[in-house]
Amino acid sequence: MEATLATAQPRDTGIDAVASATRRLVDAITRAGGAIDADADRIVADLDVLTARIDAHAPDLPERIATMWRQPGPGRFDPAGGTENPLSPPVSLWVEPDGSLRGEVTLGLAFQGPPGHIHGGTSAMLMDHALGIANARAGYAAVTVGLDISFRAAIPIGSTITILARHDGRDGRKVRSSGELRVGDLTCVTATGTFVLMDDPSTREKFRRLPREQA
Ligand SMILES: CCCCCCCCCCCCCC(=O)SCCNC(=O)CCNC(=O)[C@H](O)C(C)(C)COP(=O)(O)OP(=O)(O)OC[C@H]1O[C@@H](n2cnc3c(N)ncnc32)[C@H](O)[C@@H]1OP(=O)(O)O
Repeated sequence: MEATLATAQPRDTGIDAVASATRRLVDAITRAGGAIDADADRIVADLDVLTARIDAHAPDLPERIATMWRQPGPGRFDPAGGTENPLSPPVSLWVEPDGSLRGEVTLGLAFQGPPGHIHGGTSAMLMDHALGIANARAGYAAVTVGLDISFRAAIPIGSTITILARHDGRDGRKVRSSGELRVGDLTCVTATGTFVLMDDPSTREKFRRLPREQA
C-alpha cells in the first residue's frame, strides 16, 4: 500500500522550485561566510535585481494570506515543511499504519545553534509543527498553547533526523500530542504539546484578523 503524505506534496516547478533554489542560496551563503566579502557589492546588486523582479508579482498582505488559506490540502507555506516557503527546511511527514507521523530531514549550517549542532529553536519548531499536523490528521485543527520540550542530546548538522509525532487525545477544547526527534537509535528531543481547538467562531475570527485590524 502506498504511504500517505500528511504534508504538502513537493513540486519541482514554479514557486516550489524558486523556494528550493533560495534554500540552496542560503546554504551557500552560510557555508561561504566572510569569504564572499570582496564580492559582496556585486552579489547584493544581483540579488536586489531578483528581489525586485519577484516583488513586482506580490499582492498586498491580506490578499496574499487569504490566497494561502484558500489552497486545498496541507499548508504549502508554513515555516516547517512548507514547500513554497524558502525559510522552511524540506520536511515531509508520512502517515504510519497506526496513524502517527514519521518524516526525515537533514539540516545545514543555517540552522546551527551550539558548534556543529542544530539550534534548539529549530528543533522546537519542528516538534510544534509535527504535533500540530498529528492533531490535524486526527481531525482536530488546533493552535498550540503549551509546548513542553526536552533536549536530551545535541543533533549534529548534516545528520538524518527522524521526526515522530502522534495525537494523544482530546479533553474538551484541548487536544494533546507528543513526539520525538531521533538520530539513528538516539532520542535527541522529546516534546508534548497542548493545543486549543479552532472549532469555535471567536477563536477562528481571532486568527483571521491581522494585527493592524485588531488595534
Ligand atoms: C486555522 C486552522 C489552524 C490549524 C491548522 C492545523 C495544521 C497546522 C499545524 C500548525 C501547527 C503550528 C501551531 C502553531 O504555531 S499555533 C501558533 C502559536 N499559538 C498561538 O498563537 C496561540 C495563542 N493563544 C491564543 O490565542 C489563546 O490562548 C487561544 C485563542 C488559543 C485560547 O484562548 P481562549 O481565551 O479562547 O481560551 P482559554 O484561555 O480559556 O484557554 C482554553 C483552554 O486552554 C487552556 N490553556 C491555555 N493556555 C494553556 C497552556 N499554556 N498550557 C495548558 N493549557 C492551557 C486553558 O486553561 C483552557 O483550558 P480549560 O480551562 O478549558 O480546561
